[in-house]
Parts: sequence; structure tokens; C-alpha cells
Amino acid sequence: MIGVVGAGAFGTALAIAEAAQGTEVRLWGRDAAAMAEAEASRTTPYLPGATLPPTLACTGDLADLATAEAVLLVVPAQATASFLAEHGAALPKMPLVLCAKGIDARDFRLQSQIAAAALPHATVAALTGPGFAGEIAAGLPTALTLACADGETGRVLQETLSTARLRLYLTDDVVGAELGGALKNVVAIGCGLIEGACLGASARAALMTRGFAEMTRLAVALGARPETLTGLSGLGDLSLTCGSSQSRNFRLGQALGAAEARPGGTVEGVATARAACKLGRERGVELPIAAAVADVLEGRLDVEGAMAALLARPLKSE
Ligand SMILES: NC(=O)C1=CN([C@@H]2O[C@H](COP(=O)(O)OP(=O)(O)OC[C@H]3O[C@@H](n4cnc5c(N)ncnc54)[C@H](OP(=O)(O)O)[C@@H]3O)[C@@H](O)[C@H]2O)C=CC1
Ligand SMILES: O=C(CO)COP(=O)(O)O
Repeated sequence: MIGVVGAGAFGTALAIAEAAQGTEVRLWGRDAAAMAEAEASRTTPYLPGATLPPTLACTGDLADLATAEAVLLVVPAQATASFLAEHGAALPKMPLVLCAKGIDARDFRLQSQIAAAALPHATVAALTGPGFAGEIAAGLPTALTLACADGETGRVLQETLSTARLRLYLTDDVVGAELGGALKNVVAIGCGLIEGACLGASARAALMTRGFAEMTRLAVALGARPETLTGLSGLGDLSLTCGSSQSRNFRLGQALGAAEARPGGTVEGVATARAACKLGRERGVELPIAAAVADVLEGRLDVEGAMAALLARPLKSE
């Protein structure tokens, strides 16, 4: 049995993908009444049109996950620390697969660092890469990165979690995989800003490419291997989210660029932009794009001002 903790769009999509091949899955959500409603109706407001497969059970009681062979943690990145502090002891002592994409804005820790501190004896892995919840739930072909420092646990998880439609590639570079997934959200907001402000496809390609260089610089300074960033979890997810309005990060940028109201929902790149700037300052890594995105998000610059600041930087070699 696979346990999934966090019953939003992505947690439910992963639960559906695993259960679609007949695996028993238990999906936990913090709102017991909403979970009872999902269990009865076989639907969820987070994924309109999706049907929960028969082997997927919804619950509001973490004790129902006690026999899970692995647990996927899919609460938003900014909630991981408080969730593990409150409920970590109730999770089964089985590998914990971290699925959120973000850096904690309070103490600048990665998800794996938060989990290691909260559950020092747990084996943790990260699941990241290009995949929209709606597409995964619909059974469309998707490839993701599974990162685990322990090779044998990683191989078992890769076998257990891969399905006919969801193909997991394995790496032991947890820091690289996590940072690819977290930092691409910041660049996706930037690309959305360009789209919303009608600054053109050329500007978007430039921001995406220079954003990728910036992601790699910071990730390597924090211990990642550069080739991890060229894989699914970095370049793969960047290319998905920097050009699709299915991405909430891209959509937020688009709305701000067009001077429209901010859409709601989980937009991980907002907190991560600020956290990345802090980590960059600490490590002496220049992050002009993350800084420009943070400046716009926090109202210090408008899109034109941010673009002017980027264009005025000294000319560089590539
Ligand atoms: N959606 C996608 O396509 C993808 C998302 N991700 C990542 O997955 C993570 C989750 O995103 P997503 O599922 O889309 O977000 P959603 O906004 O769809 O859902 C978030 C879920 O987390 C729950 N939640 C929030 N805070 C807590 C908490 N403190 N304790 C327990 N549960 C909590 C919410 O509960 P409630 O309903 O009660 O508010 C909700 O069920 C993000 O890091 C995102 O980057 C990764 C790849 C794809
Ligand atoms: O990370 C994602 C797809 O890989 C989802 O992107 P958003 O969080 O921007 O919607």
C-alpha cells in the first residue's frame, strides 16, 4: 500500500496514477469532512473531471497509513516544517518521498533538510520534474525524477512508484533535483511577467536561458551536480512551466505583468524567490533574475523597471 499525505491537486493526481494500475493507495487530507465527501463521491474539487479509482481510499486519519510501504508527502513547501513537527511521529517508519517544490522562506532550508531535521532516522527521497497534476491524473505520459541518496532505497522506490504512464528516472543528487524543481518556479513567474506585459517571445527565451544559468550557479554552490540541472528536474520542468498557463507560477506572473488581480492558490515561486536571493547572497552567487522577480512580487519595481535593470547590467560572456 502507498500512502499519500496532502490531498490537493498534486497529491490526488499521484494517488490516482498509482491506484490506476490496481495498487492500493490511501490518500490523507487534513479536512476529514472533505475526505469523507471525496471517498463517497469519488471526485475532488482539486481535479475537476477526474474519477478516483476503486483501489484509492480517502481518509482524514493518518493511522490509516500505518501499513504503507512508502509515503508521498505532498503538502505545500511552506507547510512541510509545521506538518512534520505536528504529525511526523504519526507517519509510518518507511521511506518518505518529498514532492513539494520550494525552499522554506523562514530558514532557507530545502525540503530534504527539513525532513532530515524533523525525522532524523527516516530515509527520504524527492520526487520532482515536469508534470502537471491534471495531466498525470488523466493518465497522460509523464517522466519525473526520483532522487534518493540511498541507492537501494531509490531503486525500490523507482520500481514501486513507476507505472505504465508515469516513468521515474533515478538520481542520487537530492540537492540538485530539489533545487531544479524549486528554482524553476521563480523563472516561470518571470516568464509569465514577460508574457503578461507583452515583452515578446525573444525576451521570454532570454529570461528562461539566463534563468537556467542562474539556477545552475546557485544549485552547484549548494552542492548539486551541474548535470542534474540539465535533466527532468531542472531544464525539463523549466521548459514545461515557462511557457504554459497550466502553471500557477507562470499564471501569477502573467496576471501581474498585465496589471490584473493576483490569482490565488499554491504558488511556490513567491516564497522561493526571496529564499533563493538570501541563499545567493550568503554564497556570493549573483541571481539577478530571482532578485528582479522578488522585486516585482514585493512591489519594489514594476515589470518595465525590472526589465530595464536587467538590460542595464554590464555586458557578459555566455
Ligand atoms: N499541481 C501540480 O501540477 C504540481 C504540484 N507540485 C507541487 O506539489 C506541492 C503541492 O501542490 P498542489 O497539490 O498543487 O497544491 P494545492 O493547492 O492543490 O493543494 C495543497 C494541499 O495541501 C493541503 N495543505 C496545505 N497546508 C497544509 C498543512 N499545513 N497540513 C496539511 N495539509 C496542508 C491543502 O489542504 P486544504 O485542501 O485543506 O487547504 C491542499 O489539500 C507544491 O509544492 C507544488 O509545487 C509539483 C508538481 C506538479
Ligand atoms: O511544477 C509543476 C509542474 O511540473 C506545476 O507548476 P505550478 O506549481 O506552477 O502549477
